[in-house]
Amino acid sequence: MQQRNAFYSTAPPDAHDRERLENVHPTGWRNPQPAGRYNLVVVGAGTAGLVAAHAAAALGAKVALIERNLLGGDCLNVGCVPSKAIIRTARLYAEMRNAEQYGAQIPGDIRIDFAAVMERMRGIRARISRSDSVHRLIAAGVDVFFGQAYFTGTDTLAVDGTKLRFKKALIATGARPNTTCIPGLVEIDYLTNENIFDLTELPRRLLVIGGGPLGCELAQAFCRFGAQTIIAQEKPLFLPKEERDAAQLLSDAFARDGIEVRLNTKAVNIRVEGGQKLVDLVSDDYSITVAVDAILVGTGRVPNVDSLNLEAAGVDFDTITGIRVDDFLCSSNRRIYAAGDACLEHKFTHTADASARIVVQNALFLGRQRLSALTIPWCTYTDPAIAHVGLYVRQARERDIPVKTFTIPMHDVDRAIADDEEVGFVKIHVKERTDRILGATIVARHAGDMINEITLAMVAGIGLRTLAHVIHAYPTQAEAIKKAADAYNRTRLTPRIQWLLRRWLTW
Ligand SMILES: Cc1cc2nc3c(=O)[nH]c(=O)nc-3n(C[C@H](O)[C@H](O)[C@H](O)COP(=O)(O)OP(=O)(O)OC[C@H]3O[C@@H](n4cnc5c(N)ncnc54)[C@H](O)[C@@H]3O)c2cc1C
Ligand SMILES: NC(=O)c1ccc[n+]([C@@H]2O[C@H](COP(=O)([O-])OP(=O)(O)OC[C@H]3O[C@@H](n4cnc5c(N)ncnc54)[C@H](O)[C@@H]3O)[C@@H](O)[C@H]2O)c1
Repeated sequence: MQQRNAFYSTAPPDAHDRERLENVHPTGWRNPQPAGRYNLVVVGAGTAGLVAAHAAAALGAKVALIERNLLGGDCLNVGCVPSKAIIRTARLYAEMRNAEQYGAQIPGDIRIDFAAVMERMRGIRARISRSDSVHRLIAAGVDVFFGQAYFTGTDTLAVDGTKLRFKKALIATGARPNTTCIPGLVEIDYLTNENIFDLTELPRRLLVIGGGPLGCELAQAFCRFGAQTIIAQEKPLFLPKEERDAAQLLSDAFARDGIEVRLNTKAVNIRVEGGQKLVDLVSDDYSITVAVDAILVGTGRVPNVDSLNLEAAGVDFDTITGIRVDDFLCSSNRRIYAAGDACLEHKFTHTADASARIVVQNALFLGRQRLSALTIPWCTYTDPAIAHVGLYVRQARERDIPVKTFTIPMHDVDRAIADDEEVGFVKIHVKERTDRILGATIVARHAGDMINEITLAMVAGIGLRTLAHVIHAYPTQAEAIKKAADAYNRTRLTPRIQWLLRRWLTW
């Protein structure tokens, strides 16, 4: 029963949302007549589907794209774009409150206009929706169908009573919030990423369940807007995949923000009493009941594999991991591929994009591109942000790869000091006795931008030794990467080389 409640706008869409909807699902849309057998039919028009449809059409393929809801999928409508837009405003409020730290005056009365925050977000979303629009697809020569798609055979599917025939198909149906894990949840009003961006009023007391990227980013933003925020994470640390010291810095930052941090804590039951939501939280050493006005559920995703009638197409799937694909992203039906959240472990927009490009090459042009060949970075846009690429130390050890790590704390980086953004570090792992970069973790205000340099180095086979020769503009926080590379270079100064240098300098 995830429905609208008192917090939501009941008003019709504002001008921003009207612009977005006109781009991503125009009113009065009529599906075209199918144009014979398509080279590629794409199901789902999130990032993966849009990228595949545009790329295939640009290369001359006859393409149909089917979307049951909004073009742009999660990222544009209820994911990356709205979350990053509100995070920016949340950071501004945090900085205003800390103005004195920067030698500035705290503005007298910091009043948070939550409705204005959300309106700005809707404006940004509307603007970005232009690049995902139906008009761009039509201009690219893609046949766009709105409606629920389902397979009717191994090379046919149907939408809105119309049959489409294909040579190749791509399942890019994404994922949705996992809301099955907490007893009582489905009987009450609750928030997920699918409705939280519709809020027009700030909940006074918010419980965020789940300490993955979604829970962490939005808990911090809503706390900074002034909601009394509790975050309950069942694991001992936030972002459990990340390195422990990175996750610890995040816990500390949350506590500084005033978030009530509850680690090792599971939400086990939810009910409504006296108009408030009561949630039982259980940890190893206590159990309590908290009363809140709103609950945001960020407990992971489940792939959209139901309602596709995959059995008729002979496509194997798993309700937890999604469409079963090989390393070439091909399913058990050789005509049908999958990309993005519908099949991938790493559910990010950039992996949806990269996997869609692999499918276009492999499905239409006899390509042999492998998913496993991708080097995938990611970043959680908290403050500080936590970004990672490549192997973690524990993974390298599991593979018997000897690791040496070079760590530069951000408090040793001039620009981080000048910006008062000293929390964090750059940590680069290399294979011992070589400069080959195995992976890196960056905790910094701009970690998401900084990680791209390491990803580039890894993809291009550039070692840490070469990064030491790359001139980094001064002062930038990315200089931390150069400092780590310099630290690596200093290890090359063996006692023998030092002795030789001393001898040389005796003149
Ligand atoms: C709050 C939030 C913040 C995020 N922030 C980031 C971030 O900062 N960076 C990042 O990289 N990633 C982020 N992500 C993840 C990112 O949004 C997803 O990984 C990405 O959108 C996946 O794209 P996709 O194309 O695979 O699926 P989706 O975007 O989910 O698109 C799938 C589409 O398929 C349609 N569909 C499903 N079934 C059918 C059917 N049977 N017929 C027709 N259409 C169908 C759906 O309506 C949907 O539009 C975030 C996610 C959330 C929830
Ligand atoms: N910056 C980004 O790239 C970004 C931001 C937001 C979301 N996303 C994507 O969206 C997806 C969803 O993110 P997510 O954070 O929901 O999923 P997630 O699976 O990463 O994290 C969910 C967390 O919830 C915890 N949990 C589960 N049940 C619980 C319970 N009953 N009580 C307390 N804790 C519980 C789990 O331990 C887990 O750590 C992810 O795939 C992520 O990649 C990405």
